[in-house]
Amino acid sequence: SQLGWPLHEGDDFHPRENVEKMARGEPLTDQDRLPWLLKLHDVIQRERSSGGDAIMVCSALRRLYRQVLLFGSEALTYSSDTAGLHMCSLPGVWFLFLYGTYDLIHARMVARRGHFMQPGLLRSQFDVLEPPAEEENALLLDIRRSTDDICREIQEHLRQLS
Ligand SMILES: Nc1ncnc2c1ncn2[C@@H]1O[C@H](COP(=O)(O)OP(=O)(O)OP(=O)(O)O)[C@@H](O)[C@H]1O
Ligand SMILES: O=C(O)[C@H](O)[C@@H](O)[C@H](O)[C@H](O)CO
Repeated sequence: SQLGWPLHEGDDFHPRENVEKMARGEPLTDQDRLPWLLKLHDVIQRERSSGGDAIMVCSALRRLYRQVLLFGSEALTYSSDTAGLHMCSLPGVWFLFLYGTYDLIHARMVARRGHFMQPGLLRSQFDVLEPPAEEENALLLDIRRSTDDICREIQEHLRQLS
């Protein structure tokens, strides 16, 4: 990646049924996403235990999805009680939340060629989006800025943390 870390593209881990569903213009459900999120959790765990830096890019729209990324299936057991509140961050793992308006993201998707994701699905994603809360270890990044700028801010942020 531009940041110099190994990059995992979340989309590469979708089962074929999910990709076909999105290509047909149908939003994924929580059930569709769960096996995919569990796979991403395995990748994150592998990277954590290897001790190096890495980046994973994916739509982690709901708080529960992000908890699954961090804690795997355990997040499902605890999500509804108070323990769920504490399962929102993990040392050494940061969320980078790229935020922008519906109109800007939609315009970029319409201009993008050769991607299975239909711009028509964006509305359903905004409908389920739960922006990360303070306690989730998230850095908020405005997508109106250039990618160079965004990368610089990420590096600066991580420097301050270490
Ligand atoms: N900072 C930016 N400034 C201007 N255009 C951008 C910027 N970042 C991405 N784009 C453009 O927006 C479009 C979508 O970007 P990209 O494919 O990287 O998004 P993505 O988050 O990976 O999307 P998806 O979640 O659908 O995989 C692309 O055409 C890309 O060139
Ligand atoms: O959870 C989801 O609905 C999917 O992961 C989508 O977000 C797409 O895969 C992605 O946006 C296209 O790149």
